Amino acid sequence: MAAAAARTVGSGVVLPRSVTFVTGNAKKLEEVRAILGQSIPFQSLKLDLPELQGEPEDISKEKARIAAKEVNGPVLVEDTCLCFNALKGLPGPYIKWFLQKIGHEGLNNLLMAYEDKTAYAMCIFSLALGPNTEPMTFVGKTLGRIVPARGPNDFGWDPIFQPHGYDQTYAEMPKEEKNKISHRGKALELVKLHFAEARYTFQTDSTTQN
Ligand SMILES: O=c1[nH]cnc2c1ncn2[C@@H]1O[C@H](COP(=O)(O)OP(=O)(O)O)[C@@H](O)[C@H]1O
Ligand SMILES: [Mg+2]
Repeated sequence: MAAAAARTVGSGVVLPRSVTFVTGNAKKLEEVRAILGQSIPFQSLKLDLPELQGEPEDISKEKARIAAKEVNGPVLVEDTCLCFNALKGLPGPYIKWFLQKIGHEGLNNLLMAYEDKTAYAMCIFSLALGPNTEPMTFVGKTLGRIVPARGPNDFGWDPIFQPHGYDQTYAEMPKEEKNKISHRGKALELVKLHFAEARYTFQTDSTTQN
């Protein structure tokens, strides 16, 4: 079996292969591809990891640990939360189920009793360099408010999230514009920065891959 662990050689960390971005969500993958471009070598793997409970950062880290074991190599995972300030951060990591069960209208209705419609979208990427290494996390947040749905309905809660300073919902914005200011875009900027600083190299020599 190929070496799964990251090694340190000289001043740099050598990863046994390129990073696997694990997600079961095609729309996320599309955005990650568009945002990362050629900056970080990665491949994707469609794997639905268990939906865990708890604090967002812990959920993301645990996902990375599980994924790194499954893949037996370096992985990147992400978890997205939509947090309503009036509800002290809920639905947060549980937004997927809320969206599935009550839809855009139901999510708006949740805030009916409150004047405060502000919310933030949060993306937490976790990078695990191998199965037994502590994952690192990278958080991106975009502030906005929850509005009645506007725009194409092709990605999650995009139609009901209007970022601060914009007249359009995420769904109404051109993709490139969303990616520039989005929770995912911001988190990935930090991931890119980390890769630039860490200067990982990737082991491609088959003779040393066992
Ligand atoms: O940028 C976004 N815009 C709108 N909806 C999103 C965005 N990112 C994630 N979502 C949705 O929010 C929920 C987040 O849940 P989670 O991060 O567990 O997704 P996943 O399990 O599909 O990968 C899902 O319903 C997902 O489709
Ligand atoms: Mg999920």
